[in-house]
Amino acid sequence: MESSPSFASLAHEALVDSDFDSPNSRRLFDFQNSLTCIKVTPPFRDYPKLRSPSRMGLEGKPNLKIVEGEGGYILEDVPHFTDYLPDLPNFPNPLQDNPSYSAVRQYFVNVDDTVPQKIVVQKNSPRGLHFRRAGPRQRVYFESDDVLACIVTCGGLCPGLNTVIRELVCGLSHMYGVSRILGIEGGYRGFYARNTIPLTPKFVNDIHKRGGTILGTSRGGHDTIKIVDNIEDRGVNQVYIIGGDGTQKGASVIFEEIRRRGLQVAVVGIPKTIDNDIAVIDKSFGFDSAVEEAQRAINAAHVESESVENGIGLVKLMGRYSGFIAMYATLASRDVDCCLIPESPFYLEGKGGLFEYIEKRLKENGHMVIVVAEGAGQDLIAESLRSMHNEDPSGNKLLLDVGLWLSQKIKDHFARIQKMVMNLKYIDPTYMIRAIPSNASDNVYCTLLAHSAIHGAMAGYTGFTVGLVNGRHTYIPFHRVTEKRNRVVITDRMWARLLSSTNQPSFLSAKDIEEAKKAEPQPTQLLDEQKSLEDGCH
Ligand SMILES: Nc1ncnc2c1ncn2[C@@H]1O[C@H](COP(=O)(O)OP(=O)(O)OP(=O)(O)O)[C@@H](O)[C@H]1O
Ligand SMILES: O=P(O)(O)OC[C@H]1O[C@](O)(CO)[C@@H](O)[C@@H]1O
Ligand SMILES: [Mg+2]
Repeated sequence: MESSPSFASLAHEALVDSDFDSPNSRRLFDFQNSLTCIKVTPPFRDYPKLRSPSRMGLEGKPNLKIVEGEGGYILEDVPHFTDYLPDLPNFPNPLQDNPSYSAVRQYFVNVDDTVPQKIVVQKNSPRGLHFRRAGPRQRVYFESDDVLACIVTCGGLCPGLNTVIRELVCGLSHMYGVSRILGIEGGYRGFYARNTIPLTPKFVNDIHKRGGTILGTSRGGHDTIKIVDNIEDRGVNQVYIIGGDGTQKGASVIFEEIRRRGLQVAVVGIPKTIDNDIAVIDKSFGFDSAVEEAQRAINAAHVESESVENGIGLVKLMGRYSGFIAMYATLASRDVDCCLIPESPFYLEGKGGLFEYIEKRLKENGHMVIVVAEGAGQDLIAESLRSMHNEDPSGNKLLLDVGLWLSQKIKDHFARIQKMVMNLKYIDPTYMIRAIPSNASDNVYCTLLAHSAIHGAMAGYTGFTVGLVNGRHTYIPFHRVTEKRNRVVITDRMWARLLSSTNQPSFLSAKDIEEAKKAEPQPTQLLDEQKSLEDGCH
């Protein structure tokens, strides 16, 4: 029987074949442009089928590129210039002449390579969802001299921002010979309200040793039309956007406007979030650095609390909606007796409440350390403070200070019961843990993310976020990382590990646990056992 070509091998042949009228190229582009179904005609019986977005619960996203293969294989592909500019020329990748890479056996990734989202499978599991593997391709859609790239950082700070900027500049320059790179100042509004900064390898040489972002950042100020007008007016054709969930939503609408205008401009997101709340990816850059820095605050709280009678060290860490920093900092430290996160409700008074636990712990140990994520207990504070519902310029909820509130509540409790003395020291290192430079492993991670972004843009991909999925670098469509938010799953083993390491009560009734289990997505949807996905709207 005649074997049928795979989608990827057709894609490969089409990519390396600048003759877009070749039968394979034409079939591929027909396939890519057909958004309802693929024509399955002999001899292409095994040709992967395009899956209807409505069958995947993705109505209203008509531009998705979803490819079905054998055994329940699904590739959720990212856009490519040729989806809307089919006649673009392509060129050999200049990396093949780069002496640094000459010894690499297989430097270009195989166009068939994809990465599964779920790697724990059973014998009869369907192969499931895959993302396109990141990396350099044999053919590129830009000549080096024609590239005008720009880089922008948006949202809050995170360790590693400067490393990503540095590696984008150095990677573009050293790997692809790109010499025109602009920094956009002060976040999205910098596109239309500020001057640009020319970036060179010399200029960015040392910046990875500094915290923050040399470009500045901001919240709010996303005006899609003004931004894209500015991109068009300046002749920018590669836009690298570093930021969190809000930033990636902004990048997605910029990409849609660019596609609507038919521009050959690559829009690439590099996900940044100290809270580790971005969906799909294994872990965000800077997270490990932040957890490491949090240890210093926890150590200080421990030393302070140990040194006085019935000492309590209370540390507030970041985590607006997701308590990953608090959870990992607690697990790493081993000195923490109680960790409070937004995902796990708690209460103060009565049996099984926080006050009862604090009294018990002080009696047993003479001191204790509490770590609280800034988003924890917001409902309790709102009840007692009659809060105003404020938002920042990006529409994120402004939180009430749980650290100060909890300190006061604990002090009031001990003053009221008059059973024992208590000394509480409150440490708020929230901004300190994100304003630091990234640690060694985050620096390497940032480098690889930046390189993946560059390879994808040069290869003509656009409208995607780079991200690590099961330890492999991938290209992920924007909507996948913006529609949901990662949260700690309190019915999973990782949270149980934390509870057993601190010995704190779970603060949950049997009914709460049942409800939490029902509310969590099925395990097949999870990337790993520590993450949950929640609707990402603010
Ligand atoms: N839905 C959206 N559409 C377009 N732009 C958006 C959207 N949401 C947020 N933005 C823009 O993205 C930028 C950053 O958003 P935001 O302040 O929420 O930070 P973030 O990227 O989520 O990072 P952080 O992890 O610090 O929260 C802002 O300039 C904001 O205007
Ligand atoms: O004060 P800013 O800069 O708005 O940032 C605070 C927020 O940024 C984050 O670090 C990331 O979203 C949150 O943890 C925190 O609530
Ligand atoms: Mg955000």
